[in-house]
This record gives sequence, structure tokens and C-alpha cells, in this order.
Amino acid sequence: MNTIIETGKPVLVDVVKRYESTGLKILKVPYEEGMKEIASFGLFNGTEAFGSINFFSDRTDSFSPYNLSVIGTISNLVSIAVSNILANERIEQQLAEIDNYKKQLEEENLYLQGELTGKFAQTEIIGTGNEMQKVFHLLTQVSYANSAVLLLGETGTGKELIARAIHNNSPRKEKLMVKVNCAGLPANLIESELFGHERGSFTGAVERRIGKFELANKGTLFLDEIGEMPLDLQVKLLRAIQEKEIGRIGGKMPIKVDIRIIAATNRDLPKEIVAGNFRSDLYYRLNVFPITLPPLRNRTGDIPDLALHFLSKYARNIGKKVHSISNRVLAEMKRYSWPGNVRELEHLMERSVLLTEGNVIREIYLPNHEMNGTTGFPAESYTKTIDENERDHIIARLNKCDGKVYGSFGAASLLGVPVSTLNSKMRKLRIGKEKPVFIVRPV
Ligand SMILES: Nc1ncnc2c1ncn2[C@@H]1O[C@H](COP(=O)(O)OP(=O)(O)OP(=O)(O)O)[C@@H](O)[C@H]1O
Repeated sequence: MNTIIETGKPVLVDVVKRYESTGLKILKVPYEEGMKEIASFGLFNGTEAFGSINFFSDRTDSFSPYNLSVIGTISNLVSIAVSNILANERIEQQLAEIDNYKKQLEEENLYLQGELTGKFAQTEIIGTGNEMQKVFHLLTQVSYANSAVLLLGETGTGKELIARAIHNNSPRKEKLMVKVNCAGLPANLIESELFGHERGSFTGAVERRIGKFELANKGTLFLDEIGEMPLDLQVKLLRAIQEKEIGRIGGKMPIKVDIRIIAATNRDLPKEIVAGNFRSDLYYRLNVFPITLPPLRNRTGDIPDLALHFLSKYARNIGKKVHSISNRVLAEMKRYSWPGNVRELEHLMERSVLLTEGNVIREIYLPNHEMNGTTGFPAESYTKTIDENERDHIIARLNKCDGKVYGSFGAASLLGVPVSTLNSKMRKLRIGKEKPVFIVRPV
């Protein structure tokens, strides 16, 4: 074969002479079968040899120059045919790869569009107080590493925002951070969401689908609400993280993935482990670098900055000239317990901007806002005063009438009192009448 490759010419072998003198294994069978000569032709794709074709004869001198030239022509035709088949196979393989990349790009594109139009186009993190400064310190320490991060904290404290900041400050920032909401999907769909599926692998799998693990390859996978993940899937997740490979549902080959995991939860995972709802091995795998986000009521110093940040964001969005918040409102906000944390504050500011006329937010309605650390009333045992009840009742009626006090569809007629009485009560109870008033409920 080497001679054929080097010279590009056919080789004629005297089987008997060669086998008896060298004992070459390759000649054993032809020798025993009584073959006398072999004419060996190379198969070439251009100048690259990819095999040989051998013609056997049980007579000597059967490969005359004429026979050799005919066989040479046949070998050339075989070369061309086989080269074409190989080239077609290569093209098909490349097309399949291109198709794969195309699908992946389409998925990435869809994902990015969703992200851009979604809430996380905004990435500024507000927090000058000690509590948040500690979080920022941890964030800088861990971002550059490849370690798993576990974000802990109540709902709305900014876990997803911090996850994005870690990703954006990591060497993986040019790739995607892909989010999986472990609580937002039925158990039977999370597996396909995470690992993808092949076409026809289950009823409804009409197309092959790339899972979030593959989509996040070389980037970050953000597993939100990890505490809600079903136990059987926790096993598969742990295996995928440890072995750095996944299998699509219905797929035959494992797929290598290189991802960084950031998980988040508002649950107490050690408690969930004791209750048998969370696997301890997965917990230890994820809890490499825990960061706990403080609730807003423990960092009231950040409230003015956060409130102004959201105020200017929503004022800009809807083109209103609201630019500040009265001191009384700010003090009220600092006393409130914020069960929905920063998200609740954000929603409150969005509504306030919508409802405020003028440049300053002077009125804000917080649910049971007197119930705060300073009064010491726990939520369940707090009883409203007569004034508070009256205030809430009037506000509810005003809301129903779109803020209108007098006239046949006004709040006064609905409440069965003269307009002057309602006006004086509103003054006494500090209810603004120029707008539809509103009551914000915790999210
Ligand atoms: N420090 C902050 N600065 C600016 N915006 C913040 C901050 N913390 C939270 N937010 C905003 O509050 C909202 C809720 O934050 P995020 O979704 O990150 O909270 P979460 O802890 O992940 O909530 P959940 O546990 O309910 O998923 C988002 O719109 C986010 O941009």
C-alpha cells in the first residue's frame, strides 16, 4: 500500500514467491487459495489515497500491459465513484452540523429577544447601605471564579438581578445566562426544558428541542426557585452537573456541556432536606458559595435611593415629570415592613407615578402601613382603628367612582353623605381627592 501511495502506480505481486520468502500475513489466504498474482491499484481522491482495490489471478502472467491498463481505468472510475460518495457523506454531515448551529442560534435569538423586552434589560443595582455593600463584596469575589453560587433570600430581594451581575462580571459574559424557573413548569416538562428532547421521544415532541443546559453551553445556567424542583429531577440535575454532560430525552448520545450554575431560592433548604423534599448531595453541590440577600425592612436606608431609582425609570417610561417624593411619604415607606421587598417597592412606585399629578409624590397607600417595627404589632393580631377603617372604606368607594366625589356617580352619593361632609372627612383622614386613590397590596 505504501508503495502505491508513494508512486501512485499499480503494484504487481508474485504471491507464491513473496509469501514463501516473507510469510506476510496479508498474503496467507490468497496463497492458500491458490492465487498466483495480485494487481493492486490505489484509490485516490485527487492526490490523497483513501484505499486500494486488488485484483487476484490463479495464473501467472495474466496481468498483461493491456489488462493492467483496462483494470487501471476501472480503478480510476471506482476512485471517482467512491470519492463522490465520501464527499456527499461529508456534505450531509456538514449540513446536519449547520442545521444544528442554526437551530441553536434560533433558540438563542428567541431567548435573547425575550430577555431584552423583559424586565432585565435594566441591570443597575441600588444599595449603598452596609447590608448591600457586603453582598457586592461577595459578588466581586465570586464572579471571576467558575464556582457554583447559591442565592438565598426572600421573594423580590434581587436574587435574579445579582445572578445576572455575577454572570456579567464573569469570563462567560459574552455567552448567555439562561434562566430556568423550576417552579414555573409542570414536573414532566422541566426535564425537557433542562435537557431537551429528540423528535418523537414523547407524545407532543414534534420537533427536536435544545434544552436550557445546551443553550447555556459556555455560559451560565440560572436555576431559579431550585427548592421547587421535583426530587427525581434533582438526581438528574446532580448527575448533569457532576459529569458535565447531559442526554436529551430520547437521545442516544451524551452531550458535553460546560456551564456555570447559579441557583436561587427563598426556601430554607436545610429544612427542606430534613423534610425529605430536597437532596442533601445536590444541596452541597450548589451551596459552594452562598450569598444571602437581606430583606428590604433590614436595609431601610436604601429605600429613598431605590424609590427614586424606580420613580425616574417609570416617569421616563411614561413621559411624566414626576421627580421627587415628599419626606412624609419617605418616612412612611421606611416604617413599612415590605413583605414583597424591592419588587413590591418597584410596583408601588410604578403605580404612584401613574397616579400622581404634579411633580412630587405626596400620597402613598401602603397595606396596613402603620403595622411596622415601630408599632410592634404582628400582622395577624393588628386591629384597625375606627379612623383607619373609615379611611379604607372611603378610599375603596373613591376608587369605585374613579376619584369622583360629587354628582350622581360620585363617592358622596354612594356613601349616602353630603359632599361637604365627605370633603371634611377626607381632609381629616388625609385622603387626596384630585385622583383616583389606590391601595397597594403585597405581591
Ligand atoms: N438592589 C436593587 N436595585 C435595583 N433594583 C432591584 C434591586 N433589587 C431588586 N430589584 C428589582 O426588583 C425586582 C425583583 O428582583 P428579582 O426578580 O431579582 O428578585 P428575586 O429575589 O429573584 O425574586 P423571586 O424570589 O420572587 O424570584 C426586579 O425588577 C429587580 O430589578
